[in-house]
Amino acid sequence: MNTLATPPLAPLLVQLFADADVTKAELEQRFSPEDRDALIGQGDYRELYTRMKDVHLAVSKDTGKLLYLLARSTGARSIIEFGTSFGISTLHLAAALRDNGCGHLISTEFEPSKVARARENLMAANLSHLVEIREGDALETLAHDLPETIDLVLLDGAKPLYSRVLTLLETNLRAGALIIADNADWSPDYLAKVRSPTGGYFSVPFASDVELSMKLSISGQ
Ligand SMILES: C[S@@+](CC[C@H](N)C(=O)[O-])C[C@H]1O[C@@H](n2cnc3c(N)ncnc32)[C@H](O)[C@@H]1O
Repeated sequence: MNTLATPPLAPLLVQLFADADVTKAELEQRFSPEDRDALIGQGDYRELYTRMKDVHLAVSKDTGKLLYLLARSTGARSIIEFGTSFGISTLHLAAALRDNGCGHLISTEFEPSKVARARENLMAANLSHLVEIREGDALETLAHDLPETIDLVLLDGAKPLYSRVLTLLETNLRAGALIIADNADWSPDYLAKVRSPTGGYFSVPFASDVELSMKLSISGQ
């Protein structure tokens, strides 16, 4: 048995994904072309996400399982997440840390009401001791006090910032570290960076709109 498949986390995730389906359906009805532009970088993403503070915008169920699987199979102990929202992806990653024996996850979110909800969910799942949520803009919260070594990164915040956030973390990524970027098709400069043959990553598009990348060693292996 694993933490993901047992109470209290299993029933909590069923409830959270059901809630996420409801808020997603509501969002689709009021999502304008301007909102899409903001998401891909031609508008005010901060204003957009503030307007969407009641929407989960969560990873899919399969992507959640993929996060757990990748963190388990690599024995990750040190994880960074950009974009906490209500904590659905955070719960999957924290479950993997727990099942790996221990570890630390730093997640960041600029919407205070979402930070509060994510903390409640982590408490309910008995996983809060593994997670530090830094409230504020990732460009500031992830610019200091990072773990010496990072094993795994989830990028799931504002798409135009993926490349800049990865740059903040870059020197602390161990060779072989995994970077999972959700909805990466909305971040062309990020894709150019991780797919460049000389960029220091090995990268592949994976599942539905996920880019899975691995940090190479200095020698390029
Ligand atoms: C797609 S949602 C994250 C969903 C979450 N990973 C999950 O699966 O439940 C993106 C979140 O990132 C937050 N966000 C966007 N840009 C941010 C930034 N620059 N700094 C901190 N949080 C940000 C938004 O408020 C939003 O809650």
